[in-house]
Parts: sequence; C-alpha cells; structure tokens
Amino acid sequence: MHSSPTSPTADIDRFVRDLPKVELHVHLEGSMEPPILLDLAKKHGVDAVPSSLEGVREWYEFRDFPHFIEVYLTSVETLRDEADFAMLTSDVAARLAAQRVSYAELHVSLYAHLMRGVPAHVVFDGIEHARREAEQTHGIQLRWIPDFPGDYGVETGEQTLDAVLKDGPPSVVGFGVGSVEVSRAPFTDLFARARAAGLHSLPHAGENGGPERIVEALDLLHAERIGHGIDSMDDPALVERLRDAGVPLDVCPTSNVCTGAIERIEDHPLPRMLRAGLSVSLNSDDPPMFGTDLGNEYRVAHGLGLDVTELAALARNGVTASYLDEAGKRALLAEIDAVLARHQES
Ligand SMILES: O=c1[nH]cnc2c1ncn2[C@@H]1O[C@H](CO)[C@@H](O)[C@H]1O
Repeated sequence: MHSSPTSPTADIDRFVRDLPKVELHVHLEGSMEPPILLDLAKKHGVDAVPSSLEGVREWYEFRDFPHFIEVYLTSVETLRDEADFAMLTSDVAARLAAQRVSYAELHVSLYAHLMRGVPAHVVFDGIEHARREAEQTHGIQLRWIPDFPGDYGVETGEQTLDAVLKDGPPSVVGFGVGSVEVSRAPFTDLFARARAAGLHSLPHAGENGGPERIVEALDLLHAERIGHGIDSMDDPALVERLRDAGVPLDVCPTSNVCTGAIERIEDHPLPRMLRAGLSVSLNSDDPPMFGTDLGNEYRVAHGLGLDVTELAALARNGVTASYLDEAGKRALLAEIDAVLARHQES
C-alpha cells in the first residue's frame, strides 16, 4: 500500500473497522433496509408504506417516540411469510459480518407478528434458516430476544412468552419488553415465568420513561441487562447501584436523538455513563431507520470525546455482557486488546 498522510479521522475509521464488535441491542425488523422494505411492501401490497426511497427517507423523520413506534409497526406489516423473515435475517447478518461483528443478539418483535396472525413458527423457521446459513457463510453467531410492546398490556406478553416456549429454538437467549415505556410492575410474574424457563430477563427500561422504570426492571423483572437505561443518569443512587452490581446497559446514541429521547447528540450521557463506572456497551437499535450502523455509533462515540481506549472498553463491555460462551468471550477480548495495542503502536 502506498503511504498517504492519514488524518485522525481516517485513523479512527480504520480502528473502528478493525475492532471486533458484538451487537446486543438491535431490532431485527428495525434493521430492514429501505430497498427491502419497498420490495416486501410491493410483494404484499402494503399501501401504508411509501413507494419510493425518497418517501421512505421522509417517513423516517420521527416527530417523537410514539410516532417512531407507529412507523416501526407499519413497516413490520411487510413481513408475512417464512421467506420474508429468512431474507431479512440473511441481509442483516451479512451487514453485521461486514462490520466485523461476529456475535449478535437481536430483538425480534414477535408480538407484532402474532397480532397480525403470523404464527410464531413462521417467524422462527425463517430466522433460524438464515441464522444457520449465516453461521456457515460468515462465521457470525446470531441469538434471539423475542419481545412484546409493554403498552399493549400484560396479556400480549403472556401470548408472546407462550409462543416462545412452544415454538422457540434454543438460539432464543432472552425475553424482552419494548415500545412506549410503561411501568414494568405488571410484568413481574410474566418475567418470573420466562426466567424459570431459562430465558434471560432483557427489558428496555429508562430509554425515555425515567429512572423509576430501571428500578422496576431491576427489582421486579430481575433484569440482567438494561435496554438503553440512559435515564439512570437522573438518579445518582441508581447509578451507584448499577455500578456496584455491574449491571450492563445497552446504549444506542443515535437512536436516542432520532426518537427524541434526547435533544442533541452533544448532550448524550454516554461519556458520563462510562466515566461513572457503568458497564456500557454500544449498539445501533434500528440502524436504517436512524441512518446509522454499529461502526457509525463508534464514530459518534468518538465525536462525543471518547478515545480509542474507551471505544475498546465499550467493545469489551459488549462481549462481557453477551451470552456468548466463555471461550468465545476470551477469544474476542484478546482480539480487541490486540487491535487496540496495534493501533497504539502505529
Ligand atoms: O428504540 C426502541 N425502543 C423500544 N422499542 C423498540 C425500539 N425499537 C424497536 N422497538 C420495538 O418496537 C416494537 C413495538 O411493538 C417492540 O417489539 C419493540 O421491541
């Protein structure tokens, strides 16, 4: 390679590209690229979806969080048969692998399919087919976190869990709750049942619903990881608790700006969270809907003032907080350290 002067930006870009990464907070359905969305909308005649790329771009400008969820649920309507789920999953896996992600836990909006009459086995057969193929083709491991919208009530959670326990494959690692944030208290028994069945408790909490939602997630749902959790920074006692217990938080900076959870990226609490000793990992949430991907989130984190050592710490935290096997974790942590050391020598 001929030598050209490298700007700090090019340095960071290369570091981020080379850094081995895991994704712990990305929604499968929210990872649908606009061309796939248009194809599926055409295939199934879903008129509520715009018919051009330009239209989709505008559609993805969210007024607020409920509006984002409304658009999300409409786009999900384009997924109908097993082939749709397999095709989406194959595309998502290839995109993750291309960013040096070798392990990912994906949220699956299972209830959003059940409520439209799409049976759980159609969803699971499609995504499992693609998961096995992606492992062969790209060496990437995918795991699933089926979830339900909390604001639809506990019965929807019960139906979702029943479907997981009946039709879910062993690659389901956890159970989650998302959508517009409501109290987590009504889901206490539901999550107890999920945990008794061997599923990890992985709720969204404190994305925009306040620190109380995180306290409920810990006390009542026995959350093992917190989806988002940025509102923890409004409660110093909670920050101390999360730090002392080493509870991992999946943080998704660009998402928080696009859904209106925070106003400006410059105000994002990620640097403060990391420096407060919280176990924070970096994630992309719904990448094409927010015009981002995981690599970009690392560049955004750098823009917020995190240096390469801190970016590597975020990557390490993701590995540690994942449900990858211990040998896999050790190997990935060693690779992260090697990439950091190489970068610091150059
Ligand atoms: O950023 C997010 N916060 C909360 N829920 C989300 C987000 N992105 C996607 N979903 C998903 O929206 C569905 C609504 O029924 C849920 O499945 C939830 O996981």
